[in-house]
Amino acid sequence: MNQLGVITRQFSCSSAVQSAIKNVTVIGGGLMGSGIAQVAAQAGQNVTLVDVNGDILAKAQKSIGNNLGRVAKKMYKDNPQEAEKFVSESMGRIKTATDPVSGSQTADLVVEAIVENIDIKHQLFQKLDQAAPDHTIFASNTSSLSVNEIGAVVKRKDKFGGLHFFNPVPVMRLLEVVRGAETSETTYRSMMDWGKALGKTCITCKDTPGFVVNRLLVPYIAEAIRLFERGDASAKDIDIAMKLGAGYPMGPLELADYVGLDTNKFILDGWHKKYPDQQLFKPIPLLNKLVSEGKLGVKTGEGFYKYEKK
Ligand SMILES: CCCCCCCCCCCCC[C@H](O)CC(=O)SCCNC(=O)CCNC(=O)[C@H](O)C(C)(C)COP(=O)(O)OP(=O)(O)OC[C@H]1O[C@@H](n2cnc3c(N)ncnc32)[C@H](O)[C@@H]1OP(=O)(O)O
Ligand SMILES: NC(=O)c1ccc[n+]([C@@H]2O[C@H](COP(=O)([O-])OP(=O)(O)OC[C@H]3O[C@@H](n4cnc5c(N)ncnc54)[C@H](O)[C@@H]3O)[C@@H](O)[C@H]2O)c1
Repeated sequence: MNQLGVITRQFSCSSAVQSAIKNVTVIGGGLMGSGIAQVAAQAGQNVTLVDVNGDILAKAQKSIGNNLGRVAKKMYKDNPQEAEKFVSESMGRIKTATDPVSGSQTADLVVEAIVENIDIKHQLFQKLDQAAPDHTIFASNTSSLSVNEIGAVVKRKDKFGGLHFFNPVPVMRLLEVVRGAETSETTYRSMMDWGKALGKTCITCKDTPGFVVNRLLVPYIAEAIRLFERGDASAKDIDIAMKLGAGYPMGPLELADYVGLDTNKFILDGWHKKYPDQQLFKPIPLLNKLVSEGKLGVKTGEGFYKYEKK
């Protein structure tokens, strides 16, 4: 920190650098994992994308191809041949696998982006810890769980940290790099350099609930849903209000649908269990109802709004 109390940018990354990490395994090929695999491949890295079955992986590859096309169109607007080359070369760097153990054999870094459930994350990291090379760094993309708690099951605690990306990954420029209690300086710097090599602006956070962005965003979205649930305003008007009155690109209910209402519920339930006296994290009956009806937002075609199925 300098004399004015402003944090210097010594370790913040905002321009491309070389990263020692060349081989990345991304576990979970859903919304986030497919985006993380895409940006790593775009940056020239060898990527292995792992999920539970081939159908999910095929869907992830299709979505990555489409999104690479959007990026390429912007990068090479007057040169369709270069755009096509960029897409096919980036796609060519992504392999897929259904077994996380064999999928991590050559990884310098494993980024976990599976369901927001600590028991399932523990099972995965326990397996990986026994099988991955000693030098491999493990990181979780968790939105709301404690990085220290997720990493409690691995022996390589010095090589464990948090890499919290934002949705949609190819568009959102921020990466929160989370230092756990035992994350080594070398691991932290490798994670920062890797984020920079991907073109992200990195900020450093301690392992506190929601890190920076979600500590502010979760209460905001939760309050918006309560406002709607009470009938104080329509969903559309709440969203218009925050877009035009606060300048946000999406309103809170649109954003909740975009993130996935199941993910919203995992986060809220987890924090309610951990902090039962905190009013902000109390369960929201409307959210529970929508999730129990399978209305998970954009990904299922309905949440607070209806969407055309892709
Ligand atoms: C519900 C109960 C509440 C309980 C409380 C719990 C709440 C918990 C909520 C927190 C969840 C946390 C989740 C996570 O941990 C953290 C997050 O990720 S938070 C989400 C952060 N993201 C945002 O805030 C997104 C905000 N929105 C936007 O920035 C924009 O709307 C958009 C998504 C970029 C879309 O922009 P639009 O203009 O609307 O649409 P376009 O389609 O025209 O896109 C614009 C521009 O972007 C390009 N683009 C879009 N998507 C992609 C992609 N996937 N890949 C590549 N490119 C993409 C598109 O091509 C356009 O380019 P252009 O044509 O302009 O050149
Ligand atoms: N959705 C968001 O906006 C967002 C943003 C930042 C971080 N996150 C976090 O990223 C993680 C993933 O979220 P998402 O929105 O991509 O979820 P998602 O439901 O879209 O995808 C999760 C994927 O993980 C797969 N999976 C589950 N268990 C697995 C296992 N054991 N091995 C391999 N694959 C497995 C599922 O099949 C699914 O394809 C969560 O921890 C979430 O909190 C989400």
